Amino acid sequence: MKYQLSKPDKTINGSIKLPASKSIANRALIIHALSYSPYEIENLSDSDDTKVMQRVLTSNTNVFDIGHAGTAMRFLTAFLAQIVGEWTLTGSDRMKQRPIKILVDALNKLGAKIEYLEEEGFPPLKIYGSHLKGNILELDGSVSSQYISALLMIAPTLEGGLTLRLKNKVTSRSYIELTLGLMKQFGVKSVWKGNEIRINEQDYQPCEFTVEADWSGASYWYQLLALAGAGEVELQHLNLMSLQGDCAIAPWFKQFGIESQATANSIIIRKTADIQPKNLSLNFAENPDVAQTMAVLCVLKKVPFHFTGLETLKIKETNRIAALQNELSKFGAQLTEPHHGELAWDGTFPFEKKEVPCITTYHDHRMALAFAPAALFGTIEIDDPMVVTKSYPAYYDDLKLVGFDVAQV
Ligand SMILES: O=C(O)C1=C[C@@H](OP(=O)(O)O)[C@@H](O)[C@H](O)C1
Ligand SMILES: C=C(OP(=O)(O)O)C(=O)O
Repeated sequence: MKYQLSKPDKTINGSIKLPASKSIANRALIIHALSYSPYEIENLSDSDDTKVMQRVLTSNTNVFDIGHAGTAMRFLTAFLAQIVGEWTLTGSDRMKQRPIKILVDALNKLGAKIEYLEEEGFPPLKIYGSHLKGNILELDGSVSSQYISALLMIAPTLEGGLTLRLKNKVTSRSYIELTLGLMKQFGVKSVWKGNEIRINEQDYQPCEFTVEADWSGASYWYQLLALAGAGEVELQHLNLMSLQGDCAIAPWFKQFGIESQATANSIIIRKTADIQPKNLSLNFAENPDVAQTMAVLCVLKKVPFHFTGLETLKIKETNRIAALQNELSKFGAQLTEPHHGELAWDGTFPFEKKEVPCITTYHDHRMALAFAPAALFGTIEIDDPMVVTKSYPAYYDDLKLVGFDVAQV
């Protein structure tokens, strides 16, 4: 199935209820379970990744298919390893290509027994859960922060607590800070000094909790407004002082004439000037999920760029480096990868631009989310458009609210 998207005029005005952050929700659900909390978590989104986490945590079976949800795969591996029983965790074909050895090795060193059911180092997993003992663990921090977050969340429940010594350049640090920040809200203390994180054995304190709106989802609205001729959008329940690393985009977008104003319950973003940078250098090590947003924006605005810190993009929902190269070539641009973890564009268009580019999404929600705004520059099609349900199920409804035509073709 394909959607055809167009936007007859170039103005965007509206008030949008963003989805709740799946990163916060999936942490809160694990912590909630570990703290035996009697409170409900408020504002859980209906994104696939959050629904699957809820389903597993309330299920009475022991075989779970978590689909495409990286956080669910990694956080549940650690969570189930410390619950007595035999558990099977599997996922989509792509999930079976996303590495998990670093986490499995760490848990096995804590006394867990986790086996691979197919390929060594990858899901599906057979987990024999048991009482785990804390330790000092050395861990490669350069592949995915989700392994670290998974271990940190169970750390207070381990006999003797846990010390993690992180090796190599730590990726997605902001997500580790998010984990520790949420654990703190549930009463758990931690110390992070240099490359070492220490958490003593202690109890989580149940508390009321409401999930914030999603900053990664907000990035598409910043992008839309930067591409639009004029407009103003209220992003409901979004917080400028967020623990989510992706809130770093607010200052980035000033260069594209977008101002962010905090109100009591929302952020209003406004196009105040028709400006753009001559070129753009950005490092995405803290915010890998907004790389697609910025790459599509820059090509459409004809802003040459050099992006770094993209080392992890090849092991996400798809190889996002290759996916961006393929799909932006349909707009005439040739992106290069000067070194591993980099993506660059010299501002030229050596390829012929397709009349109505049809975007392939590669089972990756962020391909559809980041390319849909391109409809402001001419009709586009999106193949397999409902991939967006992974994080932002109401995306097309929200686009319709601000005047997009969305038709099934
Ligand atoms: O912990 C999290 O919620 C996430 C961490 C990041 O992954 P990596 O740590 O694998 O880069 C990010 O890309 C993902 O969307 C969500
Ligand atoms: C990488 C992502 O998710 P995950 O790793 O949790 O599947 C994402 O949402 O962009």
